Amino acid sequence: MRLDYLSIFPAYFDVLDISLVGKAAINGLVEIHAHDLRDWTHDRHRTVDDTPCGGGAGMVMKPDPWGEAFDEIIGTESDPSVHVIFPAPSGTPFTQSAAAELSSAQRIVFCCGRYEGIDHRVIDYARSMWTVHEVSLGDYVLNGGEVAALAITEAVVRLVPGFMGNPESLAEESFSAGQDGLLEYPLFTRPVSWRGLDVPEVLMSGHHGRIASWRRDESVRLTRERRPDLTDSDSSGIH
Ligand SMILES: N#Cc1c(-c2ccc3ccn(Cc4ccc(CN5CCCC5)cc4)c3c2)n[nH]c1N
Repeated sequence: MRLDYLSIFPAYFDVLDISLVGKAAINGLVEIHAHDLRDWTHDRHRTVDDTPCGGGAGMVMKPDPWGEAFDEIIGTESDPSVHVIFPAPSGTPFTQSAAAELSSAQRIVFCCGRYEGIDHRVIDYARSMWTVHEVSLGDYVLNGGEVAALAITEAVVRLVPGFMGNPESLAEESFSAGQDGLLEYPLFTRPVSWRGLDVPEVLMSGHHGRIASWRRDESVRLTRERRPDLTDSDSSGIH
């Protein structure tokens, strides 16, 4: 899998070198390429933004640098196997199932906007050429797309076959299909007693049936408390 990042702050993606994703890069599982969008500007100030047509606050990212960067990084041929991701506050909420779908992609290009966003014609052009995803991390405001690109990268790459030492652990995670759409149960390890707080006795009983039942009950309790929206989904197993 090749991952490209287009941003006016490409140094954001240096962190990928120290993370597990960096290890995957060393193992040849993924290729990471970060690009400075200003490399495709031609004026002295390396301008990437301009005032919004129709008025309004802030600045909008000009289409020209994006188009020239696309030509060089992706090419000028249409190819639906190339996935181009635009993080945006107006995007579709990014989910574990979206991460799973993207984990089989051979090429992902992250377009990290800043200011108030990117001229919409850039997205329209990309849609005419490649498979485009306009996604949002959640209902809160970030200053640009880089943090979202990092989060999506981690969510996707950890699902790439060969990345996780023990792929079985993926099945027990929150939001994974194997977890019935429930939140993960609370986790404990040694010492059994810590600052007057003890590991629940059932977990020390060695009785696997009771342990499984306790864990399920805790997942149901937590999901009902924190994510009632998940309790109505068909996959949740609780209604
Ligand atoms: N993923 C994700 C994101 C982002 C995100 C992603 C990409 C960019 C590019 C620029 N910004 C800054 C920004 C912030 C607020 C607005 C809204 N407008 C302001 C005045 C009228 C509406 C527009 C842009 C971005 C923010 N924020 N939150 C998420 N979950």
